[in-house]
Amino acid sequence: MSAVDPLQPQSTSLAASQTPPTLHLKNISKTFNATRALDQVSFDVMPGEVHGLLGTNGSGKSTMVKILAGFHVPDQGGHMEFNGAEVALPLKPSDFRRLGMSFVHQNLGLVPSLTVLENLRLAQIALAGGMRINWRREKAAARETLERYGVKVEQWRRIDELSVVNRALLAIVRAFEEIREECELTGKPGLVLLDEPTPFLPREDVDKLFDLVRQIADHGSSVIFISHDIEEVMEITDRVTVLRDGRVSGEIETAKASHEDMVEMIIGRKLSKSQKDRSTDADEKPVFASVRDLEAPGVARCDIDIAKGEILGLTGLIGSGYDKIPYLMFGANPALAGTMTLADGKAFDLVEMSPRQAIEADFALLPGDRHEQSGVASLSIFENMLLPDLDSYVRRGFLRTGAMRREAARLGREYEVRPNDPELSLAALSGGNAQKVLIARWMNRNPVLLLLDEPTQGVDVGTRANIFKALQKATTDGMSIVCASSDAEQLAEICDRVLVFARGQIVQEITGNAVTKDHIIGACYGTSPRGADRAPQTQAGVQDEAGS
Ligand SMILES: Nc1ncnc2c1ncn2[C@@H]1O[C@H](COP(=O)(O)OP(=O)(O)OP(=O)(O)O)[C@@H](O)[C@H]1O
Repeated sequence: MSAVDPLQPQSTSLAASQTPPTLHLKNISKTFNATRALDQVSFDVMPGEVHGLLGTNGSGKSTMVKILAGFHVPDQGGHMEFNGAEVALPLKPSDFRRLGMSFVHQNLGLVPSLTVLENLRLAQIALAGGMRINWRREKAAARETLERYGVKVEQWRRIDELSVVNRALLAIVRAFEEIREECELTGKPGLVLLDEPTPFLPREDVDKLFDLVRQIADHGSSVIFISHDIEEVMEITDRVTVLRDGRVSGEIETAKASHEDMVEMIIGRKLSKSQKDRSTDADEKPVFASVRDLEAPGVARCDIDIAKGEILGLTGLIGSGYDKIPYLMFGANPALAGTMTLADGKAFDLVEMSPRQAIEADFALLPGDRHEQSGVASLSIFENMLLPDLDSYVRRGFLRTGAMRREAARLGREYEVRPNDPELSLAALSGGNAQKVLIARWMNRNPVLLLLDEPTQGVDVGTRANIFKALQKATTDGMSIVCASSDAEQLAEICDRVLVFARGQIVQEITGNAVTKDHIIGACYGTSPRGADRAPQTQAGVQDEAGS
């Protein structure tokens, strides 16, 4: 395929009178060894369109992103046009700027040790080459950019000092800014690709992001939006393309589809929603663990009881402290004060507690940051799944790897890991499939207390439902589960009880029929109808923020 100057369109895919698509992809395929990750994928993204790219875990979305980002070389035979001009594949790093394409990857692509200013102006600073950098000018440009998008961060802060929310917003602003400059120069629409940009963002920040997305689309540029959150997809996209097993399985205008239609297009079947049985009041279940006077950075003194066989949800806005609790209860982060006492009398000082003690007591923790804290990317799936159980696979000094592989394959089937090949390294799996491996690892140990931080982040709707069923079943067998999550829908679906945090304190306890998505969101923003809830578990003298 011969390259032409993308800024000088020479052929159009549509009739001359029609506006060509911003992006036209035809027959894009990608094979990794035995895996056909993409198989003859074709779709168009029109100017000013927000286009959803959806699909189950492992359906090929990230592979497509990586081809568009020039990271993967596609198989022979694919064809790409940008604003009507043919573009040679694989794309070269210099193509993106010239075309007006920019990306926000799942890891955001910021350099943690550099400042906000340096990250924002990285390209311009790099282009300065050996010349002296005019910091005054760069600073003014960065200030103008941040003001344009209403993002309030200090320019001299290092990225690793920023909150997750501000990192995400900064990455998105940088991507938008890259194409804004380019589009002003060329007078042609650009394309921003957002690969699951919202999993860490609370609703108010998602709103901010969506405002930015609309701003970009209103100016004629296009956005590809990848997400497993169907509601967000319904809200922000104009049209979606759905991938299944590497092929396009459908395309639909968002306005013509219902939530259920979208789910069915993605997983290929209707999803029957399991109705959580809340007929047994949480108070009727015996207490399994009592946390008392827990205090830690970002967490004010609080008391939490967890019943046997209960799923207890913890939530709140970002920074409210709820997400710190699972780590404190596992001894992964030390508390400033607090104890945890189990029904059998065993007591833990949460200031001194270590993860080793937690594991000995049959607790398990699934951290939210699965890339850094959960799995070992270079180890195989079977090693990752059975790592905590190695002892039970040693016989006469030998590791029974055959038995480990068989057990890993069984778990892989149960948790729908794709491809279900225990030999593959964790790194070869898609993000959602890697998460399934780690959930299977801990569920398989049958802990007495399972501590979860955002357990289904990046997991597709079908598998989510299966994981919820597995959690539900585990509680009927007596497991107690604490689930910290910002996903109100998930909490409403699985939890018996939800504690809502604000400024490090528990401000509401929601139980029984009040455990609904709207109610949980309302409580997070302090607008929940109070009558439906129990008395809040606030300490004496603490302001009830939810009510004020
Ligand atoms: N570097 C690689 N080596 C081998 N196989 C790979 C590699 N990258 C992806 N795959 C395989 O290609 C398929 C598509 O993966 P991809 O990451 O594109 O899925 P995805 O739709 O982005 O999934 P998720 O929603 O979980 O992020 C999967 O079967 C995956 O295991």
